[in-house]
Amino acid sequence: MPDSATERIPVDVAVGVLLRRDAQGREQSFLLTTRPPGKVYAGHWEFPGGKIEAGETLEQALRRELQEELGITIEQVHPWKVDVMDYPHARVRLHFCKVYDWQGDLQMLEGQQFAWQSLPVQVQPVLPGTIPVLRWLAQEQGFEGNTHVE
Ligand SMILES: Nc1nc2c([nH]c(=O)n2[C@H]2C[C@H](O)[C@@H](COP(=O)(O)OP(=O)(O)OP(=O)(O)O)O2)c(=O)[nH]1
Repeated sequence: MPDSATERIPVDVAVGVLLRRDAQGREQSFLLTTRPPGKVYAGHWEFPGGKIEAGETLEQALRRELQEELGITIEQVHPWKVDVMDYPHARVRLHFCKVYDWQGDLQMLEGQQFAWQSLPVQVQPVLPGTIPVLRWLAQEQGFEGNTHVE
């Protein structure tokens, strides 16, 4: 029998790590949103984004998703980390991009909740695919201890 966890073709997903910086340019907080009702892991906290559609670049997909979900027009996209996650529902390849600048006010166009967070993250539950991102941010910031409340 094939090992479905390793042989499933991953779905590519564009994910935005929207960051607010302080006056010295240090990353201060990042945006988490909940997965909307009706989707797998509804109510879990994640970084906004979604699947890359056929013919789209990573950057185009991220621009479209953040426009659709948050009503903002993002400026520069900084590809940052790539991670593969195996869920029962799908195998996903997550392309995490940092975004520092955008135009427009945040609107939760899919009925999500949102929270600007810093480490340790206080909202819960976080999506499993979010946890490695919190670890990378912790490494960059020299943050030690639990990255989120469980
Ligand atoms: N947006 C997002 N998705 C994540 C993160 N971490 C993680 O494992 N995922 C997974 C959950 C989903 O299986 C997949 C994203 O797919 P999705 O269903 O949210 O994408 P979509 O908006 O294009 O959905 P749809 O139109 O097909 O309903 O990636 C994350 O931080 N953000």
